[in-house]
Amino acid sequence: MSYPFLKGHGTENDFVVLPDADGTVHGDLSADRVRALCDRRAGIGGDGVLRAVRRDGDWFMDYRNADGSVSEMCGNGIRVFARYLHEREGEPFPMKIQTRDGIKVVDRTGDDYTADLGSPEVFGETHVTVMGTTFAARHVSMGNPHAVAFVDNLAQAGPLLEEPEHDDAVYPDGVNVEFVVRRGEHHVAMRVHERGSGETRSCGTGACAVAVATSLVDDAPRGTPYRVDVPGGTLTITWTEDDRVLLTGPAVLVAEGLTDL
Ligand SMILES: N[C@H](CCC[C@H](N)C(=O)O)C(=O)O
Repeated sequence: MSYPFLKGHGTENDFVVLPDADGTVHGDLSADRVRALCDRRAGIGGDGVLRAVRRDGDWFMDYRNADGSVSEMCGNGIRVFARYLHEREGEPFPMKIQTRDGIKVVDRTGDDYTADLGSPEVFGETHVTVMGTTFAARHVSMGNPHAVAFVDNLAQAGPLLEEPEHDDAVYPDGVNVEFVVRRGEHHVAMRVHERGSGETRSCGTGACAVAVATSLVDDAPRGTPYRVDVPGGTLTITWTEDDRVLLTGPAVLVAEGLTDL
């Protein structure tokens, strides 16, 4: 049986979108099916899957990582998901979207989509190890866990970012790890190893965690926009005075079709 799908990305963090309004087309959306959909050779290819499920008159974003694992939140994904809902399901902006980390609001200005990801949780210091080198890192949650390590050179994370070792006591369910360098005033650049997807070209919640950690280091006034360069483009993050993190960036729908996966 063939099912409709779309392909989209936000700063080249790419996703398979599954219209599944009554949640029955893909049943429980098994981890095996997610892995098959995300396979870049035998499948459609993606860093994750965004399944649209109608719930109590709202839309629920059922996000899965490429390895089939579930995550609470996906910042690049929710922008792509919002564009899909607007253009294919007729949802107006601003729109409320249910996620595993609660209801988020997404709005659009021109070609830019802004997701209000709510308040970050800022914990203490931790550490990560990659290529035999241990780096101090800051633990920040955007609904999903992040370890933010400031480095002198992004190449220190290695040619192909292998999964960094982390403290299982701090991150029992794994962690997204961001390596950050300064590029200027309120301007940083990052690489990311995502939990469940490996090194990606971008991570929306990761960019938010990076902006929150950098803002704390800078003791920057709230409301200061941070420019975060990722390998797939640039995101703008604002941590507001009322403790909300706004993620602004593009959302592209690349293709749509049918799949038997
Ligand atoms: N891999 C992440 C979820 C996707 C986050 C990323 N794609 C984003 O745009 O926020 C996790 O397991 O928490």
